[in-house]
Amino acid sequence: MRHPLVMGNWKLNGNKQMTGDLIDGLRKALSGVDGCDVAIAPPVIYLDQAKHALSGSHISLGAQNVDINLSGAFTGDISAEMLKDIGAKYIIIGHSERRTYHKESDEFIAKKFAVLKEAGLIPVLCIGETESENEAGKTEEVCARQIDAVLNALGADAFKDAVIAYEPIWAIGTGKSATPVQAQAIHQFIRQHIAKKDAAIAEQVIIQYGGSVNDKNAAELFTQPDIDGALVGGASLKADAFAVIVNAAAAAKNAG
Ligand SMILES: O=C(CO)COP(=O)(O)O
Repeated sequence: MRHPLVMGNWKLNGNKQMTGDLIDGLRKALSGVDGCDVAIAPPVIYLDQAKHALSGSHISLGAQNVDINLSGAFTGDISAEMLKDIGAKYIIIGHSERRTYHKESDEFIAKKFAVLKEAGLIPVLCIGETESENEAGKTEEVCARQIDAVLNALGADAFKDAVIAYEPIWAIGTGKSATPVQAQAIHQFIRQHIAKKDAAIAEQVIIQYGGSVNDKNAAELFTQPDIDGALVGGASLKADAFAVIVNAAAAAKNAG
């Protein structure tokens, strides 16, 4: 059975003080949780501080991006080896904010997936459709295309021990989450799409939901069989709300 993963994506938020305070709060709120993997992805400049603050806890460290190059003349970039060196485990790639603001293509994101696997890190591959694509009935087509970029370049094996986050763009930061039934339908589609290449790989891949997940709607989302935790933005900046979400995932797992 799959272990859910609840991961906080802090995006471009926080400072030294907040990093320390939030991690303190999370350690207290999450000390007894069992049955759910937990990770946080602070801004890269706070990763080292976060790593030390998390030491001895079961909360893993994540990062929000990686470059495709390992070293050399690439000003401003951060390599997979550097993220590994600092102790990060789960690395978000293909977030819609990077696809939009940094013009990252499906193929470019597949290269990031490859460098992370090569370094022994866990890619958290974000996929999802825009509101207009959703209204045009293109959700499955968009998700399949985004997954196929990795499947075609690296094969289904690449998804062993990897994470996919289905994040409909219209649900991110809007307060308008997908309904549990809507999300389940797409999660099932994603799993079946990978199963066409390799059923065993599809069965074990973690598929998180992301997009306005909060302490009120998380429990119902996690009752769905193909929703394996969440990638959380805004609500991951509050220890109490994030802890409610983690506990809901653990409770759903322990009930199922
Ligand atoms: O983009 C997200 C996580 O990566 C979701 O953000 P919100 O939870 O703020 O909607």
